[in-house]
Amino acid sequence: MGMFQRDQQIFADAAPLDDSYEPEDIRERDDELEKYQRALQPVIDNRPTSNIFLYGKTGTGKTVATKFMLSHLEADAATYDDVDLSTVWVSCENLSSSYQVAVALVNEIRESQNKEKISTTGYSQQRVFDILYDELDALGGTVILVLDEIDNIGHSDDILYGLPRARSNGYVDEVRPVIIGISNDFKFRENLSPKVKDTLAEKEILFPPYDANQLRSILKPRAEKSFHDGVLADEVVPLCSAFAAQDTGSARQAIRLLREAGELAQANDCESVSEDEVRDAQEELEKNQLYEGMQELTTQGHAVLCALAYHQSLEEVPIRSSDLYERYTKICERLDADSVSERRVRDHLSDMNMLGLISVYEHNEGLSAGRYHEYELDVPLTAVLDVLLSTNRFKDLADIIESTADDNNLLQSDLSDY
Ligand SMILES: Nc1ncnc2c1ncn2[C@@H]1O[C@H](COP(=O)(O)OP(=O)(O)OP(=O)(O)O)[C@@H](O)[C@H]1O
Repeated sequence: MGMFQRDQQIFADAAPLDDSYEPEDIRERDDELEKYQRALQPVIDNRPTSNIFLYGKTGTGKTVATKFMLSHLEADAATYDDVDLSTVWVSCENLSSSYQVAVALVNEIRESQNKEKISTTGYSQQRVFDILYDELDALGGTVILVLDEIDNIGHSDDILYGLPRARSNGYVDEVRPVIIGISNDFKFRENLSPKVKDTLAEKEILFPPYDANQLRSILKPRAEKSFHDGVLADEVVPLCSAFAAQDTGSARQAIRLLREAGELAQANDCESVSEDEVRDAQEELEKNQLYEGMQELTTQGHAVLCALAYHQSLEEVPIRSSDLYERYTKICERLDADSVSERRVRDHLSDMNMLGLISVYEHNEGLSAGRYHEYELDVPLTAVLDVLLSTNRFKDLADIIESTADDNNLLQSDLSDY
């Protein structure tokens, strides 16, 4: 028997559990889709269309709803001779400025016409905007520009000011650009300059997190398609929905959990997927989340984490921020890295607390000692050391902490918890 064999028992078709899968219908979003439809109706009526801004946390259906609406809009627009519609979709995930977004839009348009792309550097911002206006004018009609994850451009929001005004400012005359901005960062919307906020957020649609019932309804058709009949125990879909609803309210999380539970059942040669696999999958995903959270910290974040791991290995926790700060500065000296203020270190600690990596205890000892915080790791020391050992700059320090922890017999018991 080979090491890999095609599974015949659990999955009938795993595609509906894939992130790129496009469902036949969008569930539990009737109000949002109705608003969306109203906002896009002027395209069909050849009336000026407002820009639209969608916001809501990750996994709440903003992208899938937009794809769904635009595919209907494109199909319906094609039935009217006098409606000229194009859509351009750019994910701004790795784009940090208006300049980069403008280049990406130009190249997306050029690529769809098999034209040569422009270089991503070397132009002035105005020049790139001019090229973009020319490309848009050549398309003509209504051009919907979807800017997914638009928050990545931060304060560099000139494009969001320039594009909606391109027609009134005489930069284009054949085209009506409409922007659909999508973001899961609520602060981005707050921080937009007032002139941008006015035009970009003309029509706003909020996508709230899903509750357990809604997630159940989203998961059900996917579960039916993905698994063989009778493989899923009745409680599996409700449990995946409940876990995801309690945590983030994200449909993506619920779908991942269901897939992971199926994969665990498959790996264990089970004939069915039960509550146990869901619970194990949830544990596994939580662990991965923490791991990713730690890996994605900045060098300063890693230095703070390293200082806390050091005190943890000596069983000197919970530790006050002033003592932790002292160790942190020593670590920075050793790494030949700049150190930041104690206040900034506290900000890093507070971020790590939000990620579930550390615990913070607040003490208020009245006038004599004042208010202070103490910290300790909320994840196993071994997990922190794994991450630091895999980070070149911290490897040597992590080695030392590991042997200290080992001398104190901390790692064995720690490992068994993990
Ligand atoms: N209402 C829904 N009906 C069916 N599937 C849904 C629904 N909402 C979300 N999904 C599915 O959940 C997953 C995540 O949805 P989507 O990518 O649209 O979220 P998002 O809000 O755009 O998240 P992000 O901000 O992280 O990009 C996708 O696989 C999508 O198909």
